[in-house]
Amino acid sequence: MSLLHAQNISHAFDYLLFENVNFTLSPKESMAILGVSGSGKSTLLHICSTLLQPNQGEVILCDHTIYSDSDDARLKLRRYDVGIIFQSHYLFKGFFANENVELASFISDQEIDPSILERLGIADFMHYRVGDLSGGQQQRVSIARVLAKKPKIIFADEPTGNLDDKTAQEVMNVLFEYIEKENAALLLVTHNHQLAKQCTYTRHLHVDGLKEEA
Ligand SMILES: Nc1ncnc2c1ncn2[C@@H]1O[C@H](COP(=O)(O)OP(=O)(O)OP(=O)(O)O)[C@@H](O)[C@H]1O
Repeated sequence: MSLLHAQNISHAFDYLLFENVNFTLSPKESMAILGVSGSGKSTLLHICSTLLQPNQGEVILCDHTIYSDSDDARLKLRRYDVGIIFQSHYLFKGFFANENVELASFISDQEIDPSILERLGIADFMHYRVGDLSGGQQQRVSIARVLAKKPKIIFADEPTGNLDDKTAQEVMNVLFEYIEKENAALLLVTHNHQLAKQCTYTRHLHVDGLKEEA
């Protein structure tokens, strides 16, 4: 059984970004997408995570053919099964860090494991207002918020971009352990080859599709 299947995806804005993108992710698997800036990595992540209909192709996510489904079905999938870690995290800045995480738990009726907050290095900051946290701390709160939903698949766009190497590795360990424990999958967009190599698959995005790293 696969959690994510991208079928012959093409997309263009003013020019063709990519075509012929095909891949499958099964439970406990992760894939890193590398590529030059502007090659369309974030766009592909948006397509795979229900946010953007591709010009061509289809995405099958948790057994749903998402762009043939209704808006409602897509919304439900996004709310319960999909976790998206954006480059700019959309936290509620006037709220406390713990309120941001609890809201996600409440909406999906799931509990976050407190040890995850320890591992992410934010347990001591959860009573801070988000606006009073550093960029890297905010990034880790946004990761905790995504994990609090217990998603079946995590889409992460440069989740460690603001972090030092040691913290970045620990954050990735938390994500890898999460997918192992919860039978989930991870699609990671990154410029960090060191972290990319730790994924089950490492691919480069080119205009004619995903290629194995040379
Ligand atoms: N909604 C949009 N409308 C028009 N053009 C867009 C839109 N979104 C992205 N683009 C363009 O598509 C191209 C690919 O953008 P994208 O963010 O997917 O690249 P990326 O590979 O993730 O880049 P980076 O590594 O710099 O984050 C860019 O030229 C961008 O300006």
